[in-house]
Amino acid sequence: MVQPYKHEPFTDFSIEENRQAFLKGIKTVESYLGQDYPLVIGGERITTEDKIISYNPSNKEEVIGSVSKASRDLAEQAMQAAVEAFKTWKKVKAEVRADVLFKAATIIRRRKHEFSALLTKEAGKPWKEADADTAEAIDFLEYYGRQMLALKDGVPVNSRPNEFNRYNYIPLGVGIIISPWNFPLAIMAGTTVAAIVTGNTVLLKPASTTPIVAAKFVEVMEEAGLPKGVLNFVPGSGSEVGDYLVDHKDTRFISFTGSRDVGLRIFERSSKVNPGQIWMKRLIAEMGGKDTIVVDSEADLELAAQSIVAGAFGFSGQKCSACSRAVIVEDVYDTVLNRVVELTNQLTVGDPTEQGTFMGPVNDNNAFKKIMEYVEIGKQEGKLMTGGEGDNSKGYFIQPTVIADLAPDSRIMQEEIFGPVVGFTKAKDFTEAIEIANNTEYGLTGAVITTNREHLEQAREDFHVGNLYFNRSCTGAIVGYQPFGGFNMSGTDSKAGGPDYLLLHMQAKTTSEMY
Ligand SMILES: NC(=O)c1ccc[n+]([C@@H]2O[C@H](COP(=O)([O-])OP(=O)(O)OC[C@H]3O[C@@H](n4cnc5c(N)ncnc54)[C@H](O)[C@@H]3O)[C@@H](O)[C@H]2O)c1
Ligand SMILES: N[C@@H](CCC=O)C(=O)O
Repeated sequence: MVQPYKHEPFTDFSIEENRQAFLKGIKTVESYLGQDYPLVIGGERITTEDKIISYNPSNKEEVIGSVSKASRDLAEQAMQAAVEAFKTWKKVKAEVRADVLFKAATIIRRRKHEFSALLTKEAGKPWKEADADTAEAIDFLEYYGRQMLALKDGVPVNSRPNEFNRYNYIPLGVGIIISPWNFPLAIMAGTTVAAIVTGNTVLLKPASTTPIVAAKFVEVMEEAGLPKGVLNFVPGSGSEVGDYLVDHKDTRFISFTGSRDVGLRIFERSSKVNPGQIWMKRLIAEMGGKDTIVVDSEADLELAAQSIVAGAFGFSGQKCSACSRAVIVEDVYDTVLNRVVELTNQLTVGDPTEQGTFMGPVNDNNAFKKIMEYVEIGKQEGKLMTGGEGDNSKGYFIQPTVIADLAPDSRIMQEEIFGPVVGFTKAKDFTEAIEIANNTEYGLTGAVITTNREHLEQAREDFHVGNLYFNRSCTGAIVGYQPFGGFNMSGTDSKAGGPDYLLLHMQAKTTSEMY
């Protein structure tokens, strides 16, 4: 009997034993830095000359490891392995598939601090953020395993005399999993196992800056007993391997998490029916955000400032859910802004392997350059209150940056920056604040800080985001508690970690028998 789902608790690092366990995790990771990882196709390990090298974003001299890089020929080989494995995996009982996930959760839990330490090294995540990423990966495994058990017999439908009707869910086929670097364990693992537990086989193409944690995850799934060919590991270039697999006639569905632009490209390409293709591809696309915290005049202003700082600068603002806009009712604008600046000035920026570091580096030099360009735009469009400096001499560090007095339609208030930059805009009242919050093309997360019940109810109806939070920050959804996904250009609102998510990976079949 499987116990009810509960989310994996976060680690309390003020406890010495936990602190030592994390330090041991760092030592374990350091013992295997620089190793080379193969592609995995039909269970076979394939090493190529062409490599993707993964560097530590805090110290660009440090190589985390390298992975072999799939060419189109190897991607084709992986596709055929997945097509073949689907013939048997789709018939494996749901209980057995779920057990693989439960076992993988146990293995990752056992090696929790090693995985978190790897995220610290490869993705630049501070301890707390890395711990949350690993916990979320465990949650996805535990939650989707249980969801599959709940769905395995379908849903009851009515029958008439002499008739027996059944309504069941069956898998789709081969899925392409394309994951981002910012939750390189949780989102990569969650999207992969949701597809697998529902009876599909997959090709996993991880983000190119964080392939090592994905390679380690593939090893875990093998150790947990996943048969050959169900999960094929094909790191490669988005434009080469990504396009090839998205276009492929045998691709049945694509589960993409990443930027708006790449998501739209996949949306367009996947809608084209290619020669030999006998279905319309299904697309799950979770894309970017431009997320707002609204602060009302009747509000706990300390809570407001703390929520803005946590949402804007946690993991250097590199979350699709990050608070990149603060819209404040004018009576309290100066108070909230000044307190946010004070709190921001207390944050520590540096090497995330140090326990006390609040903010580590940004992802790579491209991210560094893009964010610094936005800082310059911000200086033109508004008033730089604090931060604005970057240093990419050793790693890619940017100071947490607050830009005030922005027009609601300024670029800083409209475009996803994906870095530690938050823009402030003033609203004349709460209704105008919600209008401003809604005036982007995205609709992912948002938060409202108010003590006014009517305003909360107004926001519940009018604030058009997939994940809306009251009197807290707008990041940190928990699997099974706050299903996650957004509206408009934030994607297909798939609600990862929610009760409907697995259904996106299946198709319903009705059978009606007369007797
Ligand atoms: N909504 C969500 O749940 C969610 C979660 C995390 C990140 N994000 C978004 O992801 C973005 C950051 O991640 P990123 O920089 O890795 O995004 P990205 O779009 O640059 O890359 C995402 C993935 O797509 C691949 N890719 C690139 N070109 C491709 C192509 N032509 N065909 C197929 N695959 C291709 C990349 O290699 C990577 O694996 C942000 O916009 C963020 O908001 C959204
Ligand atoms: N699910 C995460 C965000 C994922 C995107 O980057 C959160 O809720 O903060």
